Amino acid sequence: MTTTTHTATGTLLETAGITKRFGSLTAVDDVDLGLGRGIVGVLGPNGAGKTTLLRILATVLAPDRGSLSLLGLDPASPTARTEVRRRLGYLPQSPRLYTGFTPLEMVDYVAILKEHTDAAWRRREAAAVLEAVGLGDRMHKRIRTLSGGMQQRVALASALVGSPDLLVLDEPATGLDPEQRIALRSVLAETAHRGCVVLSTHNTAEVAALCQHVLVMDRGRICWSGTPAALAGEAEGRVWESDVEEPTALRSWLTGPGTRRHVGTPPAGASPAVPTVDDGYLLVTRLAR
Ligand SMILES: Nc1ncnc2c1ncn2[C@@H]1O[C@H](COP(=O)(O)OP(=O)(O)OP(=O)(O)O)[C@@H](O)[C@H]1O
Repeated sequence: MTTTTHTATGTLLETAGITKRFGSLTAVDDVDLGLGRGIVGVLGPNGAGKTTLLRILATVLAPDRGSLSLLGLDPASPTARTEVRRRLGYLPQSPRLYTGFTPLEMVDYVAILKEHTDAAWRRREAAAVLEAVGLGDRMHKRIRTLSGGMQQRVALASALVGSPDLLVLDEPATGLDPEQRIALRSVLAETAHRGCVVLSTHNTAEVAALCQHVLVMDRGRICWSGTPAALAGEAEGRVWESDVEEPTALRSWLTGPGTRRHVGTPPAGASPAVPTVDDGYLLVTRLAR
């Protein structure tokens, strides 16, 4: 399946047939993407290949096969890779922070790695991204004294430094409280005005709130691609609730005391429920198997 989200504004990220194996396991299998400005969410079950795909897009891991173009450059070439990394922000799944540093020192250090040589600019930029993630009043504390959610925001600020044109975020909302999750939406929307944001998440509500486009991965492949509304629409007429188990359901789950929700082929007389992104996701991942 080829996934294209770009409009006249052009493609910022393109992959053709990228594949990554670990021994006999194919973690990413023949993925074709063409992404432009906006926020793309990657959903998929545990082990689907989301992190591996994002690591490839962040130039941390090279694919075994296929080609990759990031911001019009080929990261297989060392010179182009350096240029891409300057313009790319990456939040790994388990960020490693120097906990003896302050947030300001940490973000400044990431800016140095991106070869920003103007120290005064770096300091202003680090302070600005820390303000943007709500850590303006903590930027001089040692990271080890901050809560888990705050440390996650330091990592997020490190990804945002230098106004990247390509932002790759592995489960960015992990550990954030509801207020910070909402604040994250504004920060990402700002990047998405000028560039491409690719994020992985297990939270379908987040996808509906944040993303213009969704990719569903399963066993290394993109098994579905479209808007959040279209993903919910997949379950139109195929989701219903009852008090009993339903043999025609592909998936059923308890939603409250004695109430079950089902996706699949409703039995005669069942009244369809309003579908959600969750329903569509459960249906397409089930159908992909
Ligand atoms: N470095 C590695 N060495 C060997 N196998 C790996 C490695 N990294 C990932 N895998 C395997 O590749 C597959 C895809 O893993 P990946 O972490 O990309 O999935 P994921 O969709 O991000 O999962 P999760 O939702 O649990 O984070 C899994 O079977 C995993 O065990």
